[in-house]
Amino acid sequence: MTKTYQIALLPGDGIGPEVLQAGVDCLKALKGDFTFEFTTFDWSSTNYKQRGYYMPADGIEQLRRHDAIYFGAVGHQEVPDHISLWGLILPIRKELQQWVNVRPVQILPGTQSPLRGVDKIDWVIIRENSEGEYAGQGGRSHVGTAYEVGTELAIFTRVAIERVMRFAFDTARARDKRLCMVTKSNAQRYGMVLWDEVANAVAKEYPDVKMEKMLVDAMTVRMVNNPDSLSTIVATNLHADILSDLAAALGGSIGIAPSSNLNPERNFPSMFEPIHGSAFDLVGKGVANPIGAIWSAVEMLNFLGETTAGDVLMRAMVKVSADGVRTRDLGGQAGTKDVVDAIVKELGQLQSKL
Ligand SMILES: NC(=O)c1ccc[n+]([C@@H]2O[C@H](COP(=O)([O-])OP(=O)(O)OC[C@H]3O[C@@H](n4cnc5c(N)ncnc54)[C@H](O)[C@@H]3O)[C@@H](O)[C@H]2O)c1
Ligand SMILES: O=C(O)C[C@@H](O)C(=O)O
Ligand SMILES: [K+]
Ligand SMILES: [Mn+2]
Repeated sequence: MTKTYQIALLPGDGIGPEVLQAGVDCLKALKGDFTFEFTTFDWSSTNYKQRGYYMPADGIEQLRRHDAIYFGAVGHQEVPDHISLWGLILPIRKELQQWVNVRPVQILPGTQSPLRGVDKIDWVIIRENSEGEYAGQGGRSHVGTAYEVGTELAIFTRVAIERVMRFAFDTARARDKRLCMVTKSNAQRYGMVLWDEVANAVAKEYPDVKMEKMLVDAMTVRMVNNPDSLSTIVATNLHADILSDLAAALGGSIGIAPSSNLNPERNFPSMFEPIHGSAFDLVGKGVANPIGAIWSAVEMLNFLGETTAGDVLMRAMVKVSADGVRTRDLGGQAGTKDVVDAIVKELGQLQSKL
């Protein structure tokens, strides 16, 4: 029986709509025993400026009815970044219990890392996605006075650390059984120490996985100097946010990196998006790299259980990259649409052989 997936599209701002369209074009070119019903939500910063809100009051309820959410980017030069982030992406991640964010990075065939002599990177960064530095607690007092105070409270709970550690160990176990746990428990002596303790306790359940600990500052050095010594990486919300941009750049470009905001229990839809933002400098030029968004669509297919389709789309994407169809950020000349057209053409060929 043909399965129909309800996909919520949130193009958002900047290059978000351009790269999301690229991904949708690829999804529409897939053949299989499934169809997609796409519903677009116009919850952008432009509309926020007119309406005064990003999501309507029942926005989360509307999203809940879908099998997955496919997201572009949020952020606008005329809206403070904390308003846009906390108006759209962060409430979705939190309210839909998308407590882990999976961010793979690889050097694609036909592309180059900026690292001299490095031709292989194969990392999966597991980002805690519900709390930590993004807990959203804090405040301001004595606003506008010389005595003004701002607090930003990081919160670490045993429940959230334990589940993300188990997820990371399971991921490492399914790969090459190497897990690097990133921390800052030298300077931060409460939450980060709890983070380490829970990691060590969970490690006991996975004797076959080799876990090592890295302080986040030294981790940046190791990622640059010895990338092959790393495989699966687990880090806090903020640390993993920063490390994943670095990782993507080392893999060739911020424009290639995908992410999956997962609710592993599947009580709520998960959300798939490139890790990059609105890229104000590229908007409307047709040059944004669509690979991060398309790879996110691959991750979405795989999470929905359509792994044959996910595999075919990944193969088409990799082939086009190997063939040298590259956007400017990867040193090429191709536009967004050139990459999509090449992938759609490749999909046609791959699927005719199935
Ligand atoms: N999840 C999200 O939606 C998300 C993620 C990151 C940033 N943001 C928001 O986006 C806005 C801009 O943020 P920023 O400038 O720090 O980061 P950014 O990722 O938008 O851009 C950083 C740099 O990377 C380049 N880049 C990004 N995506 C690219 C692509 N697909 N192809 C080629 N080059 C690409 C940009 O041109 C820019 O030079 C801010 O409002 C920020 O809050 C949102
Ligand atoms: O989570 C964030 O900080 C927003 C953005 O930088 C991201 O990586 O999605
Ligand atoms: K994004
Ligand atoms: Mn980020």
